[in-house]
Amino acid sequence: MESFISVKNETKSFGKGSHIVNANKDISFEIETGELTIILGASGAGKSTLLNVLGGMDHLTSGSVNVNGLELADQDTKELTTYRRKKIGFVFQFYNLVQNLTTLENVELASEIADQPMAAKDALTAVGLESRMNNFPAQLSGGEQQRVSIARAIAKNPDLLLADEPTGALDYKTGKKILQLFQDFTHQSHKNVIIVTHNSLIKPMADHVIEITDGQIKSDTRNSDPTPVEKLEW
Ligand SMILES: Nc1ncnc2c1ncn2[C@@H]1O[C@H](COP(=O)(O)OP(=O)(O)OP(=O)(O)O)[C@@H](O)[C@H]1O
Repeated sequence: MESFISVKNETKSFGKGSHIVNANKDISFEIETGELTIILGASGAGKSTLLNVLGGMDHLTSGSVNVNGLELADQDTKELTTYRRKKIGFVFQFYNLVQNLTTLENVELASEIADQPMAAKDALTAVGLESRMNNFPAQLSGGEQQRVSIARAIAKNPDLLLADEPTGALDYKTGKKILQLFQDFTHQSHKNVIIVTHNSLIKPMADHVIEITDGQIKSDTRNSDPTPVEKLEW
C-alpha cells in the first residue's frame, strides 16, 4: 500500500548563486496513515522549511513530495493554496488567532473553508473550551489560546495536522496538555499529526521520529509502543 506521505530527494534552497542556502538537502522518508510524527532538530536544521513544504506554504526546489496521492512538486501557487486551505490544519508557536473575533468565530473561520468540517462547537468541546466560546483571545491564557488554535485546526477535519513548536510559548504542565491533545487526535481519528520541535525529550510519545541535522536526515525511527503523554517527564 502507498504511504500517506512519501518524500523523495526533497531539496529546498533559498537565494541564488554564491548566496544559496540549502535548507533541506536530499530528504527522503515515508509516513504511514495514522502516525504521530515528531520532526526533531536544532535551531536552523531545516525543520520549519520542511513543514512549510509539506503544508503547501512553500514550493520545493527539487525532488518529490506526495501527500495522500497529491504530488506537491506539480502544483502551482494557486493549487498549493487550495491544498493548504482544504487539507491541512496548522498550529503555530504563537497561536495566530484573530484578536477581534471570539473563540467560536476564530474556529468558524477555518471550518467555513473546509470541505468536510467538524462543527466549530464540537471542536472547541474536544479541547475542553466549550465554556469559553464567546470570549476573545485576549481574555484567555496562553494555553487556552493554543487550545483554540488546535480546535481551529481540527475543525477543518484535515488529513494532516502540522504543528511548529506548539508548546514553545507554554509552561511545562500546559505544554503537556497540548501534546496530549495531539496524541489523542491521532489515535482517535487515525489521522496524521506532525510536530516540529527541538525538544528531544518528547520523542517517546511519537509513533515515528525523524531527526534532521544541517538540512539532512540524521535518523528515522519508529516506536512500536509510544509512551502516553501523561507518563512522559521532561
Ligand atoms: N526565506 C528564507 N530565506 C533564506 N534563508 C532561509 C529562509 N528560510 C529559512 N532559511 C534558512 O534555512 C535554514 C533552515 O531554516 P529553518 O527555519 O527551516 O530551520 P529550523 O530547524 O526550523 O530552525 P528553528 O528551530 O530555529 O526555527 C536556516 O539556515 C535559515 O536561515
